[in-house]
Amino acid sequence: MKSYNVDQFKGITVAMYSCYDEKGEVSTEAAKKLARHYASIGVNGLYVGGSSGEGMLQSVEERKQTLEAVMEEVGREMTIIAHVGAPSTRDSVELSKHAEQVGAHAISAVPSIYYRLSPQSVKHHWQQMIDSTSLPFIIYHIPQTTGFQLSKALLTKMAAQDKVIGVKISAESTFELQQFKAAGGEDFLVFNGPDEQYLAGRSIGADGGIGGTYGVMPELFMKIEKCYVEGKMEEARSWQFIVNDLIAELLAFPSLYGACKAILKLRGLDTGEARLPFLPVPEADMGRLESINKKIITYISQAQD
Ligand SMILES: CC(=O)N[C@@H]([C@@H](O)[C@H](O)[C@H](O)CO)[C@@H](O)CC(=O)C(=O)O
Repeated sequence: MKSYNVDQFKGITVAMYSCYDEKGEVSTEAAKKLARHYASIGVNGLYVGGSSGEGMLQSVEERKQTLEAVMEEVGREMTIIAHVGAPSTRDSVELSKHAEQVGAHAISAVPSIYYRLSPQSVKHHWQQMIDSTSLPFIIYHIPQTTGFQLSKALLTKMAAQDKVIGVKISAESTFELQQFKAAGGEDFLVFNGPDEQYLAGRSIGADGGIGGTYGVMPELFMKIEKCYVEGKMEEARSWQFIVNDLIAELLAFPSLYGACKAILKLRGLDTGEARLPFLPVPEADMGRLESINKKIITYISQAQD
């Protein structure tokens, strides 16, 4: 049994989008406003500085500022997971210590990126972060971007440590998800990463999900979760299908992050543009984006009926 309260991490965790001002600088004001919005609709947790949060495109200082803003605003109401992974172990450890100082509930990290690393190097990289704080640690497995294929053997070794409470799996294999859950044991948390497979992931063993597109429609993922918990599988499935059609439309823009941030802006939650190389929504596509936004809003109100 893990000595940490793992239940607080279950359910829906929004992978928060980056928050910038009109000049492209980190905006703590926008981060607070966005975090407050999620708290006000009952989202369980936030994942800060991950893929959707563009942590890899930000300096260590910018990442600290964002996390501090989120902690100040909602740290006492929501479960906050700080993504601290960076290419260098040194920066990752600095971010880990900072996350503990400001009161984050857990840290999480991808393997170091760019270099092709041995499993021993990745293990050592993660271990330095784990040993630098008393916070629980969540592995972030996203091989399509990092190039690192986490093996069941390494996962099992990592999960044997009390501090390693879970893995966020953004790979699309639900088989792998199930195998990692079995390897980690009952109180080892597995988070579904591909939002398109939330229900599939839950059905095969995930304890909850961490996702980027949740950010523009958390209510719909909360609805799927509710239906699933209540055993209403047909209803859960029809909501997942609705969500998937919306995601397919969002994925058709030059950048998913750019499209989601533009939707937030339409709703008065201005988080600035995604940082380059992610492209903004072309002016010519704004009409299409507005109609997707309207569709999402309609579904949200239906989900709440
Ligand atoms: C590659 C990527 O960004 N994957 C997303 C998904 O939420 C993804 O945006 C969604 O499933 C749409 O394909 C998450 O798994 C990543 C995530 O939660 C994060 O932002 O850290």
